[in-house]
Amino acid sequence: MDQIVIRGGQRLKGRIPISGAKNAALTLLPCALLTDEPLTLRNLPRLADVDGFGHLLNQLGCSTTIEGSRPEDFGRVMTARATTLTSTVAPYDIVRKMRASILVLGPLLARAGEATVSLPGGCAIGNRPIDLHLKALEAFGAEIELASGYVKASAPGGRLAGGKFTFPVVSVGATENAVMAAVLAKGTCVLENAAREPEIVDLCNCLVAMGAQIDGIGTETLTIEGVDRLHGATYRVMADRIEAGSYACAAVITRGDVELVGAKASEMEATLAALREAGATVEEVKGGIRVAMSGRAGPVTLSTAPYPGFATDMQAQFMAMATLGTGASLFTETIFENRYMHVPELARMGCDIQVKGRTAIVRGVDHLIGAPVMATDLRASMSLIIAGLAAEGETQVNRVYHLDRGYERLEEKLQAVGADIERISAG
Ligand SMILES: CC(=O)N[C@H]1[C@@H](OP(=O)(O)OP(=O)(O)OC[C@H]2O[C@@H](n3ccc(=O)[nH]c3=O)[C@H](O)[C@@H]2O)O[C@H](CO)[C@@H](O)[C@@H]1O
Ligand SMILES: C=C(OP(=O)(O)O)C(=O)O
Repeated sequence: MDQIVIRGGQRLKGRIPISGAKNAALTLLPCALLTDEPLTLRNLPRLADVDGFGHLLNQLGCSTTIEGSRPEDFGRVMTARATTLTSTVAPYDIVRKMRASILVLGPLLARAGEATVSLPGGCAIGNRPIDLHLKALEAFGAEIELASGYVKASAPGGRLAGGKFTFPVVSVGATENAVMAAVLAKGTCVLENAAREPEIVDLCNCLVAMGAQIDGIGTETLTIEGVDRLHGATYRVMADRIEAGSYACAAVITRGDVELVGAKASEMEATLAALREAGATVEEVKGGIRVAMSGRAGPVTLSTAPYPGFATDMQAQFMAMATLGTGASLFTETIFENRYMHVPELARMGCDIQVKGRTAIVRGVDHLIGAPVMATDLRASMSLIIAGLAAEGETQVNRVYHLDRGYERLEEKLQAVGADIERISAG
């Protein structure tokens, strides 16, 4: 299995191109199921999860073609076309590898009036139930059965009637599924306490470009007036605010100076505020964001929350950054019950972190020492890369497939700004 090897201590300096957002791509791809016309997505990141989603679409009868992509380019253009659906079943083998596969449930139900999707199960960061996805669809008129590990959903008469659902807790995925189901409903669908993440705004904007009628985009109340059909569209995937934030943490821990090319400050205010709290210089520049740091990071107090709060997907990276900071930083993880899996691995590099339930106290140390490490999820893996970039000696990060789910050509991007990092292929 591939390994990433880092010899720490290089200051990052230069421009880092930010790719299309994984979490936007994974909700824009299933939109192709909603129409018999082609949906072309530009700036689609080259990631294992995006490839996996392409395979799932193919399984359902939706063709996918990549156009005009050169190996040296970041991002791709993909056209997905579901002229006729050949299946409405998302099997266990695919869903278990990629939780976001659950996002075909809403579109299949809307287009075909039925869908059978394997339950995704839990993962390293928590239980991650899908009860809210199902309750929202039921509120819109779906009939749902659970059997043999599968969700079987149908719309009486072939089309959802419409209705209203108030989320008891904010869920990104459930909001996405519900919106995609609602756009072809017979009546009006209202979602209250909906997630407001920029990726949901991206989803809604793409659906509107396809002919959907959605009011309240970017707010916690979404009103969707169902239409009879959607048409094709060409849509550019937004920049990855989590990737950008991750490289910002890498710049701070190495006392570097980087420009995150393509990142949008308005979509990552909480991350930028946290960087400033740590003492970084953060400024919007033409076409991106500059992040620079001259000394050790100061302590931060961060609590994860739904957007516009501080993203849970940034928690591990800030924690890595704080390990070499001054003073004590306090983290509270409120979204996922098991998202401190990076702590024991960071401890192997010499960090001082104490976890108590949902909180973690990080006491900054003077230096970290490279070590062989591995993580069980994507952002935890990135936190080890960040720590490795500043550690003395060599860090070998194993289980690289987690990083390949969410960071497009990570080692190339970091090499280009001065990091001593390489991928050792298992062959
Ligand atoms: C592909 C994608 O976009 N993934 C993101 C998405 O995951 P995902 O959509 O799975 O996360 P949710 O926003 O749904 O989860 C938020 C919380 O709600 C709970 N919950 C969720 C659904 C449900 O039916 N019942 C329920 O109880 C979850 O267990 C969790 O505690 O948002 C998360 C929170 O910002 C991010 O960490 C993930 O990177
Ligand atoms: C948790 C994440 O992704 P997923 O929901 O795809 O597991 C993430 O992007 O950090």
